[in-house]
Amino acid sequence: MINSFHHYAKLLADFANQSKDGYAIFSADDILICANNAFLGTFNQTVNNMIGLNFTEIIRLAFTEKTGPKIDTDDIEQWLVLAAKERRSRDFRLFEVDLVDGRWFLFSEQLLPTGELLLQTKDITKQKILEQHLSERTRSLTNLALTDELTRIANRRSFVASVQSELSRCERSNFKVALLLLDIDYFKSVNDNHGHQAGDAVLQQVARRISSTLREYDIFGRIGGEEFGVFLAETDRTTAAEVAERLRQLIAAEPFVLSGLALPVTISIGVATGTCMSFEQLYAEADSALYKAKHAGRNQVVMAVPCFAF
Ligand SMILES: Nc1nc2c(ncn2[C@@H]2O[C@H](COP(=O)(O)OP(=O)(O)OP(=O)(O)O)[C@@H](O)[C@H]2O)c(=O)[nH]1
Repeated sequence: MINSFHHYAKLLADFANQSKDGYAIFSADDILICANNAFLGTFNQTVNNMIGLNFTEIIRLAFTEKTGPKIDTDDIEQWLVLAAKERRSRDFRLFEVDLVDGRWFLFSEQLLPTGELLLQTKDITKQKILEQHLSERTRSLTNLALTDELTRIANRRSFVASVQSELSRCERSNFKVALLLLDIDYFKSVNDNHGHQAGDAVLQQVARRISSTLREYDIFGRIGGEEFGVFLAETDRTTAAEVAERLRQLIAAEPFVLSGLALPVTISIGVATGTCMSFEQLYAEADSALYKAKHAGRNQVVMAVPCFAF
């Protein structure tokens, strides 16, 4: 009986020491009483350094030697107070820990009725790297789906979605809003006279010039072809007219330089303003104002007749 107990105890100890998962037991007064190699390895420490230390001493050692868990703090004492509140706060806790050396571990902490704390750690570095790759990929795909490839500004889909979300915010608070539709004049002749590449370059430079002058919270996008949209939240009619005129002048003021060629470019702008309007309403009004600007000779701003006077 005694022989078989020793036999199984040795088997268990051998198993623990060969396991890639870490195992450790802290006493009721939080002293590390036993741990396998894998657990000690997460702290880059040996048995002699760790066994007999309490949790606080282990963390201070890791913090001073910059090994083991990454502890992002300037105030280790404050960190320890917060950690002590969490530790032993529940019968079972599961949490992820990243190490100074870049590895990631899943820690499980189980509080025994007798007060000891059983710790198990599992290396999840590979899963974490995969997770990070996937989320970077998702972010870049989302970005691609929302960005106009040529000008790197919001594409139509993303522009409309952002405007719609701002409109619902404005609707709740009854803000005044403005939609500006900007269209490059005689753009076809740029393509016809200087080639499609020159046309592309003009589109890029127009987008860059306008982006550089807008406020961070204005929404700017390429609606299609040579047409751009600017949405201004919390903006009254007078301000919208001023912004539109400033944008018109910004484009007309200086010719665009393309491989040594100075190309004068102008834009026409239709502006719709109002409160509590749908995107479709705003767009239809701005579009019809833009049409008037084109027919009145181009290179000008036309304000749509407001739906609601203010
Ligand atoms: N280079 C280039 N051209 C484009 C792109 N998208 C649309 N176009 C061109 O833009 C031109 C638009 O021409 P029109 O709709 O006739 O308008 P316009 O010549 O600007 O004349 P107005 O708007 O009436 O002043 C067409 O020749 C399209 O081929 C693009 O991504 N790159």
